[in-house]
Amino acid sequence: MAEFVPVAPFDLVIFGGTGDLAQRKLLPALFHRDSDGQFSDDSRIVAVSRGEMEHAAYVDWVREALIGRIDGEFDEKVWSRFAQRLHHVQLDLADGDDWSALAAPLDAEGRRTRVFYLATAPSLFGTVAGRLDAAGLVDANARIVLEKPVGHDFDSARAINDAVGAVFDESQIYRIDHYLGKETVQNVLALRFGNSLFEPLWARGAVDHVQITVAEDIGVGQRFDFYQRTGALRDMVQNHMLQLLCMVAMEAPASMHHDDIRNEKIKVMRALKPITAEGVDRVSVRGRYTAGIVDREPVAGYAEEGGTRDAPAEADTETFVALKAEIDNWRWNGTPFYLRTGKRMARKLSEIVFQFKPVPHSIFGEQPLEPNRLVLSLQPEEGVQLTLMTKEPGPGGFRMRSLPLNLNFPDAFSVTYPDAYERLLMEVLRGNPALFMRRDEIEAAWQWIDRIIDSWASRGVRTHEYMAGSWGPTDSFVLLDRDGRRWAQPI
Ligand SMILES: NC(=O)C1=CN([C@@H]2O[C@H](COP(=O)(O)OP(=O)(O)OC[C@H]3O[C@@H](n4cnc5c(N)ncnc54)[C@H](OP(=O)(O)O)[C@@H]3O)[C@@H](O)[C@H]2O)C=CC1
Ligand SMILES: O=C1O[C@H](COP(=O)(O)O)[C@@H](O)[C@H](O)[C@H]1O
Repeated sequence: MAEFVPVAPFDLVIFGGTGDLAQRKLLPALFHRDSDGQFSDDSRIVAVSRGEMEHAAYVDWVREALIGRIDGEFDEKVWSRFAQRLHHVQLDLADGDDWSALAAPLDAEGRRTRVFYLATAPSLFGTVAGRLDAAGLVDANARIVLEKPVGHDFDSARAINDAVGAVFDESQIYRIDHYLGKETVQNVLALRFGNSLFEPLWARGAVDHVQITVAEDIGVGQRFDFYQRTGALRDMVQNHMLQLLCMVAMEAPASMHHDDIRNEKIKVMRALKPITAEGVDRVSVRGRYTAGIVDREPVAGYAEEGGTRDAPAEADTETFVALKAEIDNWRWNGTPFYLRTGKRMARKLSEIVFQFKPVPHSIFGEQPLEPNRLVLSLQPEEGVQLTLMTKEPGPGGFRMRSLPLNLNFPDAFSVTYPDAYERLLMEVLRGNPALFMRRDEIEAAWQWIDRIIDSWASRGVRTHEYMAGSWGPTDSFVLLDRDGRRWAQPI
């Protein structure tokens, strides 16, 4: 039975508290934690946005946002407690507005933990930190949460980190990557370092290669303008996929202390072989979806989704990317990590596949033997699967079959899994930054990504079309085929 430990009283200020993220993720996450009794009566949630909103109108808006988004029945008793916490403050963060209205709902005596959650455009991060400081709202116990993306490239990320770092100590800064809040990602630590079985095999000697796939069935939809400026490499690889790669490739941290884990992750990031213009064609593939069928429904292509909106000049934005990443260190030298992510793919699927090497010699004659495979499934199902060669039961010959050993988390544990945002918000309120990215991680990731973007530009690497509902462009299969390998998921 899960135990829900309450957090200390807090004031949580959400800049962008009327936005899509607040509506779909943050407010439902907070409501769930409140319903499990983790918040004190005097804890508050303060939303900031430019729109004029009476208190009652904001409360109604939140209620609408929650109904239908929270798990189970809408509990009116929890709602009346939650509604008491809500405040709305009208401020234009980009303007020189008077910030005194923001101080009003906050505890002036320092009894409550103060958290500033920046669910706004990253271009506002530095300004907001500076204004908070000028308004005297930052003390040693305050924390600031930065939503992704932190910047658009290395230079902008560094400028944001400098501006926020001028006001907040690094220990007070929580840079979110919601993948680090996912149950299976946490379980990578448990699997690797809570069992003696895997660690000796977790290296180039036994592992042929690793595949990390984050496939989505949704398109860019309403976020076309954002995507047009961003693309899949910046949106998904710079953060989520590199974090997954670090979690599975890092050395054993000395403890679960946040800096022990982050110190190991940054070593992986720094050991990533740069993808240069010279080899970019052979180790990367960009794709863009065209119209197709997803989940038996016809869907539009990326270009049609943009409609008549003004598109920036660099219109060849990728909605899919596949990469061959190499880690130049003792453990992984010669063992490639193939990364692939895309929108409008055949189905939603995130998994990490460890493909082990074949046996050195078969005693079973002509019978094909499939090398072992360890699959860490992130979504939609969460679990771990290990395929083993076994003998088919029965008389009359010795027939070999590959069978999976399955650990399916929902079957094994009878608890509801909190959404990643629930876990991450609670970690911020508890003051544990282990599941958040440190400044050096973000900057090292951008350096590696910028190099790829520069290489694409200098070699004029264009996107390849793939049909919505497929597993990506043909070239992404060629990427592995060239190395005599194939993706774990079918074409
Ligand atoms: N939506 C998502 O699923 C995810 C979003 N993110 C990131 O989170 C951030 C917010 O995203 P999202 O919620 O989708 O964006 P939205 O455009 O839906 O919401 C933006 C919010 O910020 C407020 N806002 C914008 N400009 C100002 C300003 N100058 N002063 C005060 N408030 C302002 C808006 O209110 P108003 O217009 O009334 O001022 C609104 O509340 C983005 O950086 C995005 O990349 C990250 C991961 C996932
Ligand atoms: O950060 C982002 O993540 C989502 C995918 O998150 P998931 O938890 O549903 O896997 C992605 O759709 C979005 O483009 C990106 O900004």
